[in-house]
Amino acid sequence: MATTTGLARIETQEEKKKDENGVRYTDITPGVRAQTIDELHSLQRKRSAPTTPIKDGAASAFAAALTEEKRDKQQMQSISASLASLARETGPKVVKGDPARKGEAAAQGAPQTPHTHHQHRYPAAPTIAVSDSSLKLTHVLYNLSPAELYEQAIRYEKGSFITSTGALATLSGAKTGRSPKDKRVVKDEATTQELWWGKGSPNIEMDERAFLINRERAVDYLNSLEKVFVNDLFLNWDTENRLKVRIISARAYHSLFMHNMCIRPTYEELESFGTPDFTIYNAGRFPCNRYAHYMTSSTSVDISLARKEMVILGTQYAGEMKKGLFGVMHYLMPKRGILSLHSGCNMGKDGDVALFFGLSGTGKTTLSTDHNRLLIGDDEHCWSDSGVSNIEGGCYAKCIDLSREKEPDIWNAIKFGTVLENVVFDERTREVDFADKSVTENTRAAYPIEYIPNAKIPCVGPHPKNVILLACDAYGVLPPVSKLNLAQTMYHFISGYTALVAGTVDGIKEPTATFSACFGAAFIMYHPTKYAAMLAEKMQKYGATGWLVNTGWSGGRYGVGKRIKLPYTRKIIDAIHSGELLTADYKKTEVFGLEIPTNIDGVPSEILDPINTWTDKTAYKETLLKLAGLFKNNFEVFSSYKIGDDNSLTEEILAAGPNF
Ligand SMILES: Nc1ncnc2c1ncn2[C@@H]1O[C@H](COP(=O)(O)OP(=O)(O)O)[C@@H](O)[C@H]1O
Ligand SMILES: C=C(OP(=O)(O)O)C(=O)O
Ligand SMILES: [Ca+2]
Ligand SMILES: [Mn+2]
Repeated sequence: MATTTGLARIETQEEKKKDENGVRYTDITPGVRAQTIDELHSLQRKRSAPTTPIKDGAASAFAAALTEEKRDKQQMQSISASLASLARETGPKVVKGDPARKGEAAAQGAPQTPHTHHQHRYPAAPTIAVSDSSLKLTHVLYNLSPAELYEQAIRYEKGSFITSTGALATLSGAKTGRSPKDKRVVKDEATTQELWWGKGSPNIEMDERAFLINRERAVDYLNSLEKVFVNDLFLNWDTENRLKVRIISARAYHSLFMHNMCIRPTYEELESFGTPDFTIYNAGRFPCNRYAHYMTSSTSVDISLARKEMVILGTQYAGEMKKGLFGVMHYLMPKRGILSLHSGCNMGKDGDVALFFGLSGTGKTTLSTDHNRLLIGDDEHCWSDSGVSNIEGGCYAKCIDLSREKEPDIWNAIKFGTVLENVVFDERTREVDFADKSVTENTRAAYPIEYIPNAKIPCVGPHPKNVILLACDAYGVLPPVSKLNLAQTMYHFISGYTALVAGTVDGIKEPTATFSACFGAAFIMYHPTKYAAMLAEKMQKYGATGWLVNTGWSGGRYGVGKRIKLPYTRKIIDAIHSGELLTADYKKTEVFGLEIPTNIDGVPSEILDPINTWTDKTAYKETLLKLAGLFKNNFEVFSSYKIGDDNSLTEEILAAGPNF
């Protein structure tokens, strides 16, 4: 072992200096201006300067501080009102800032004092305390930055780690996918008339009282905590149809997730945010009471359109929040003649816009993230008279088997600020193993859309030219690509066929054929024919072409064949974008009557007709007929509905299904 005792100390020229008393000093750097370690720590953090000037045109720092204090006070009053117990009719006492930073105020120097968070307390409650909860303070961590949220998560939430590329690895707990069987909507006089209820509908009913019971449960839980996270954010890049949303949650993970997934307001926009249009109470760590009326498990995700509120109990899967708000948009937008779309969206350099509809796992995120095109969004959009707009400000990519080669843009987006859910990593190097399904198959990355280098900001575009319907066909009988006429597009849009891939929805372990109207039955609020009629009208008006792309199996059904290679699907999509497929030669398939191209650049021609890829031709025919039968059965419920004002379209759509 090396020893230092015998070595002579080497002095630098600097060190040889002596002070006036002849005492030689060796500490050559000047000291810090702090008397205590707390003071030293307070020097480290500078007050963050707003990126936009404070409105009142306040000249002096003092005046600006007063304005900010006023604004802080308004924000805290508004949050206290959000968190008010309806039974007790009082808001909790809230205070801005981290409870762990108590006492720091004293340590901070004079200039900081007027701004110190702990200076302001906003008791919205009356002077007489009526419950123990009104005696305590709830700290509000309001719109924290990603760095602050990292610190909160790592310090207080088990399972939070920084990965080797800087992402925040988190665990969503027992639920690693959505719980559609626990999604409830308040059925009152208005919604009884307006919404889609009953067989096939995603809206499971609850009454107002049941909602209020769950709301109270969530609010009491949140108020019992020492601190809650609050985010005020926007939805929809179409600023005329923007929604102001407030998310109140118990976890830094949820706060960072929504910060990434929604549109982040500027400092100035936040200042004039005012009252939110919609509020989420995420008490997902806390269960609902299954003895309560309407409750069937310990999970409930509840929406009250009248109250403009969503309550989450018993699931910490963050996707519930973004998809819950998507449901709200599916209610609000069609009222304004705007079609909400469960689709990805991108745009070519010449302004050609494509929509990618599809259920979970069919490729919306993967295929809309295309290095040669501008990304408008990966999952939720609106189509209005002025074009398309993304509802969100971030993407939510699946990362199972993610590869740098196949999906470089998503790979590179997994960096500081990105939330990585339920992934497995090396305990020492913190390198993520994207192939590992130990926690779940539904591993996810949530990142701000600007992490994709060619994101189109603002995320809006002109009217779509191509409407691509993605189906991941586990039966392996749908062609890799077919060109659809309008009636076929509507038929397949209403059918919403895919094989549900394991993981995203709780409890599904292997691919199963599923039909989900409008490729998003879990999120629609009105009857599917309402959205279908709007889509038909818009496609006709703006001359968009429909396509059906099978991103699923080829050469046999699941278990026998293989999933179509992603590079081939990308070539197919390229040919749609470029217009090559509009002028290609086509032939018509049996049973489904689909127009399939005979040749595409970069794709082996034999795979374009699925029959060629099956060795067992009898099995192919049987499987084809089986799937056609499933389509027919599924469509029966829609045959009694009129689609749009035009009866002939309804007839055409009915005739556009499989014929056998
Ligand atoms: N041919 C293919 N086309 C599209 N995706 C494919 C294909 N083959 C495999 N995949 C994988 O399937 C998944 C598609 O998921 P994703 O794009 O997140 O779907 P969505 O956004 O519609 O839920 C990704 O993990 C992707 O790598
Ligand atoms: C977040 C989800 O969306 P998708 O799988 O379509 O990306 C989900 O369905 O839970
Ligand atoms: Ca019950
Ligand atoms: Mn997606």
